[in-house]
Amino acid sequence: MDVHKLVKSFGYAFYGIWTAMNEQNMRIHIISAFIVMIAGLLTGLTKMEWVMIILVITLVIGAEMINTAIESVVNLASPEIHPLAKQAKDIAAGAVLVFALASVIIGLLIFLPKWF
Ligand SMILES: Nc1ncnc2c1ncn2[C@@H]1O[C@H](COP(=O)(O)OP(=O)(O)OP(=O)(O)O)[C@@H](O)[C@H]1O
Repeated sequence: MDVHKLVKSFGYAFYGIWTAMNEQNMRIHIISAFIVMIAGLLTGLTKMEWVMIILVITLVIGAEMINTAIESVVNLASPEIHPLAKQAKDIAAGAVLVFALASVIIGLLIFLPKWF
């Protein structure tokens, strides 16, 4: 096993996370995630509820990162206007929205019964 190559790969992946964090949507997801985790700490969640919260947070952030990567590739491959470029970007953005909506529903299912 080439440890040097492995360490470099991790470095590139961390740099990818750092780069994605410069995106405005990504910042919104991260701030939302912090707010949800603080609410979770104040409310008191079971281990299983924390698993669900952490899962949906990472799914939304991961989906946003894949969306950003797709946007970059589309911008590179098709800087000019093209219907397929629009389709790729809109479907990728739609995927993030699907994850985000599901996470809101899961969050409400977890928090609302504890608050009311
Ligand atoms: N090359 C393109 N060809 C056709 N439609 C595009 C292209 N780039 C973006 N669009 C579309 O224009 C609309 C506005 O997109 P958006 O505001 O995200 O701009 P963007 O160019 O994708 O932004 P970014 O600066 O993040 O790349 C979306 O429906 C998107 O799919």
